[in-house]
Amino acid sequence: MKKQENPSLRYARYFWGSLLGFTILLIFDIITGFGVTSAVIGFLFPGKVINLKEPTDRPIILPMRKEDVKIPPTLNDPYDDLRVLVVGEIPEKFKNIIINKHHLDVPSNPTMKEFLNMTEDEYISSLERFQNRISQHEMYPEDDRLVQRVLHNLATAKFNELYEKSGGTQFKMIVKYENGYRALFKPMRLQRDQQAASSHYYYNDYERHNGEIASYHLDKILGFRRAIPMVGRKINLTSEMFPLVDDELASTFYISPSGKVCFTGVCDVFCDTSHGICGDPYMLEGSFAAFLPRHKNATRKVWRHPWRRSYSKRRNVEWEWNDNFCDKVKQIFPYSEGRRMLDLMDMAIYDFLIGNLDRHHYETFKTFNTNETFTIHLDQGRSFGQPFHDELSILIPLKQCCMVRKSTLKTLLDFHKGPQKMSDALRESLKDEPVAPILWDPHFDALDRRNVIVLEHIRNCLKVDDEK
Ligand SMILES: Nc1ncnc2c1ncn2[C@@H]1O[C@H](COP(=O)(O)OP(=O)(O)OP(=O)(O)O)[C@@H](O)[C@H]1O
Ligand SMILES: [Mn+2]
Repeated sequence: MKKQENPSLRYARYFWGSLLGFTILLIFDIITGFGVTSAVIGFLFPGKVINLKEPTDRPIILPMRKEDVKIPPTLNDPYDDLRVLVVGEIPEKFKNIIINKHHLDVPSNPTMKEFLNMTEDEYISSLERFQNRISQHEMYPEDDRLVQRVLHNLATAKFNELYEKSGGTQFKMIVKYENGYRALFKPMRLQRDQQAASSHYYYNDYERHNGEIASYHLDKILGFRRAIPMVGRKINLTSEMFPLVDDELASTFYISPSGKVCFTGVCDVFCDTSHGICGDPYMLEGSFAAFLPRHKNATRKVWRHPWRRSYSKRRNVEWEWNDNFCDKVKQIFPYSEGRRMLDLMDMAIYDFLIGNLDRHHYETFKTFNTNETFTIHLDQGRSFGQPFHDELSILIPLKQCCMVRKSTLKTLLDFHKGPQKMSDALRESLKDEPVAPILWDPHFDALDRRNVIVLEHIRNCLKVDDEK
């Protein structure tokens, strides 16, 4: 007689069988990139930002056609045709291209403290003071002493607790200090003169702590003041880090064959011994970012960048084939009004100068109850990787929209004219960095060269308009 199977056993078999089948399908979907998984998640959670990065070797279709590549004729061109526009009145026909609106040309620019009617205890740390003083239109004011104090503390104060920050593709750590400070730490992975391999996709590349530092300084020099203050520091893995991390992170520490103290971290993608993070032999350099405020009124909104890259060889994004893409974007709120579009143009110029292709999302503060607030320049880890290559596709937003703040254009022209070139200004700003030198020399030449390329793009916009 056939043995009767216990029904609960049968159900268990069905259950595990289906689970296994579903898992195999899921893995298949993710590997092949059909995108069913992300579509389902997107359908179920429409408001949620889904950041499905695919750290696999997938080609990106770059949108550059031959005729787009107009490399500037010469570094010696004074660009007088553009200069007259920033010193004088902008002719009517160019008023849609050169926009006479500085980011502080606003009726009011409250700080978080003012906007939220916060009372400030006189004993709070400089970091909290800095956080309370972030305003609707910039991260910190011009010629600011407080930021200097914050950076000094980040670079010297004693640590209290260190833990790995989950999420993202690469190891990063939240650092708590004895003085109540907090920072976001990204470790050094590459030497200053190690270039991003041109045959790698940029998102497979390590982030650069020195890129973060240099980018903060450049943002300040360009007068944007939208980046998070950032400083370099060396940390002793044996005496400063190991005793302060939790058991899980501590268990990933090891001594490398060459006698260096290393750890892998416990993140998803790059956290194994072939990607170990090592000291020299036990001192590890990193970037320390001032922590953004954490109170419930300082939350941030995450936006998909309209010109984000597709991260997939099967999916093509519209800006890659539609040169009129900007007209569409301009009709959509919040790009249809206020400062946002101009901020994106500044961001494209900034990213082009630092060589950052990784601007998939950007964030703004919700605090001020309006989208009329600055875009935070956050996550410049994939910058300053290729000093000999100028990635023109980063400038596509500028090329397709043909608009730029007059103040930004003036800054670029002033640096181009000299006597202080953009490279000189950055060199000057970086010279007292605790882990200086921050950049490999060729990056400075790249900056001045790229500045001309931006100017040439703007000149092209004016020409096209003239021909109409
Ligand atoms: N200084 C900071 N203070 C508070 N939160 C921060 C700070 N810097 C970054 N974050 C938060 O941590 C997240 C990850 O930061 P970041 O993008 O720099 O790391 P990442 O490793 O490059 O991540 P990803 O791989 O997603 O690009 C950000 O989205 C941001 O919300
Ligand atoms: Mn990143």
